[in-house]
Amino acid sequence: MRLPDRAVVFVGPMAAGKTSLGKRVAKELGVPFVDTDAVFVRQHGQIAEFFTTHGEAEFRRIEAEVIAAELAVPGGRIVALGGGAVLRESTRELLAGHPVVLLMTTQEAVLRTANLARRPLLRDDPEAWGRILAERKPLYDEVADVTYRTDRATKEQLARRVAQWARSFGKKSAPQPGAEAATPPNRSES
Ligand SMILES: Nc1ncnc2c1ncn2[C@@H]1O[C@H](COP(=O)(O)OP(=O)(O)O)[C@@H](O)[C@H]1O
Ligand SMILES: O=C(O)C1=C[C@@H](OP(=O)(O)O)[C@@H](O)[C@H](O)C1
Ligand SMILES: [Mg+2]
Repeated sequence: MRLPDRAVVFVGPMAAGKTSLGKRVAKELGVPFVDTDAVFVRQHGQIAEFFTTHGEAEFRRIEAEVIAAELAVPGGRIVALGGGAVLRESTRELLAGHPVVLLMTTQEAVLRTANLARRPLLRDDPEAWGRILAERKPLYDEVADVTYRTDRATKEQLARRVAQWARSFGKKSAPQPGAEAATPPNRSES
């Protein structure tokens, strides 16, 4: 079993665990970890402030550029996206060429553990989490190769399981023009 020689990408709703689990899986596999929100923050400052000053549309435009640049880097690594990254069609198209892990959780678990202040879409209305998920769920399902629930297992257990999945993946080929991608159906793991 070997790792894919491209980024394994984590997607999913806000506070599902993309950043924290992505970091652990990268460590487990001995590959670099990149969080595209962290790249954004290094270049443009805190996301909540950016939303206030420049608006969500401008955030989405730059976010898509950051993601495209990170996904173009060759080699095995883990890339965690922000929860709304899948809204962009160009990003979804790029994800077709990568193994994609969807992390799911529940609103109850998120409201228990997450730091909401740094998430502008939840700061004033934490209950918006469920509504936003309902809107985006079809997009997550469209891009995902496998789904893990993060409210049912410890980070340690999940990191091992996802790392194992990434090692065994290794085969997904980038889509060829005019050909259908040989994508395995999205599997649901616990
Ligand atoms: N099993 C788990 N897997 C991942 N994160 C978990 C888990 N259980 C609790 N958490 C917590 O949930 C929060 C997820 O935050 P984060 O990793 O920033 O999510 P995201 O990047 O998806 O928004 C963190 O505070 C993390 O410690
Ligand atoms: O879902 C979203 O629209 C967002 C999710 C955030 O990332 P996390 O999913 O890592 O919290 C961050 O990109 C921004 O606050 C917007
Ligand atoms: Mg994150």
